[in-house]
Amino acid sequence: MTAHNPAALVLEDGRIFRGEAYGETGSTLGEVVFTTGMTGYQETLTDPSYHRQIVVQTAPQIGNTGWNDEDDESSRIWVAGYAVRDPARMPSNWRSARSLDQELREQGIVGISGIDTRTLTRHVRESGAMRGGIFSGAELGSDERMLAQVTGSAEMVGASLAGDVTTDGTYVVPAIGERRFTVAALDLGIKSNTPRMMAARGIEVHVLPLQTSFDQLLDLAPDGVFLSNGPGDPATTGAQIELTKQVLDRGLPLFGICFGNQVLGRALGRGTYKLRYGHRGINVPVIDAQSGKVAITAQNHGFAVEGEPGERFDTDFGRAVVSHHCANDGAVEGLQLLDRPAFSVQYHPEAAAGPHDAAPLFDCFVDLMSGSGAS
Ligand SMILES: NC(=O)CC[C@H](N)C(=O)O
Repeated sequence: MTAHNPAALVLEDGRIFRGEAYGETGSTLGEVVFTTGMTGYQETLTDPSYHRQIVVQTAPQIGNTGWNDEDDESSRIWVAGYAVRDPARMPSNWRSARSLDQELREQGIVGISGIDTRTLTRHVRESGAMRGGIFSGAELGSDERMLAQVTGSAEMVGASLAGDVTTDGTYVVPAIGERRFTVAALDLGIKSNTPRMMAARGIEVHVLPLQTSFDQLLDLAPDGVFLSNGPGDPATTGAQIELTKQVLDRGLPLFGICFGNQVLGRALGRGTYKLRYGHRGINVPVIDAQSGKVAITAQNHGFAVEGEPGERFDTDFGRAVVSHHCANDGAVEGLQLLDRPAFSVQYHPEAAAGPHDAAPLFDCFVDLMSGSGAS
């Protein structure tokens, strides 16, 4: 088949994949990463943690169930660009309101289809996540010109992006049924299902902008504090690390997810580093160091906290442990303080999309707030 609207995905190492324009025609730049989820493309596209990333779907057919009005994880699509193999020509699902292609165009998301996503994924797996660009229409220039744009674009290391995705003002997600607890949730790029999972457990969730001060947080008299997922390099979250230290100092129950795990790790004096290609998918096995049990988890991260499986270490806030690690590569997947009511995981217990193995972590947070937690 000859492409009628040709497009190119250009990697910073000079490799070029040629296909067809998908979604908006134009150009876009970002870090090229792959996700292995076989379902849940709508949740992936609307996850704020993918801000500034060109997402490659390893699942070959994308768009089969169209786009619905229920599954968004935030108010818009956040990916910088979208690369797929074989887009659906005719979506079919009882909830579908329009096609994925139409939604991408409406939201101005530049994509590419018809490329060999398997080869691209293997290349990124071996060479690491790297900067790239998608070019089509008038933006499809000479290889040299496109490559110059890619190599001139911003790196993910050092990128401070949570400010782009955080809420403008505080909003409240009410508890379902009787309100048992109030939680202050710092929005670094929160997904909609996270407050929902808390609300279902009798938690009233106050979702707060990134720059919230400790005093503003205390004004809510929260029973616990939550640190959300989010885009960018955790090394850039200085203010949130300080806030976390104040929360720990006060002894308030604390729970962090993904970016929140990295913020807690840094507050505990650990470094963070960039993984070669990250963990993105909905079937990542994680080992609980204490019980040895494996959970199959939803993940989306490119950075990780330094540490060894099961490692115990001392912090300014007492003893801590690397509570969980990845069965694939041993990367830190969870932290727990032993002398304070605080813990975090690198994966996504809200699991939208994904398996529900980790949902009980929200119950652990409830236990910490009711004073019956393990810490
Ligand atoms: N989903 C997240 O919270 C991602 C955290 C961080 N931006 C990373 O890439 O590791």
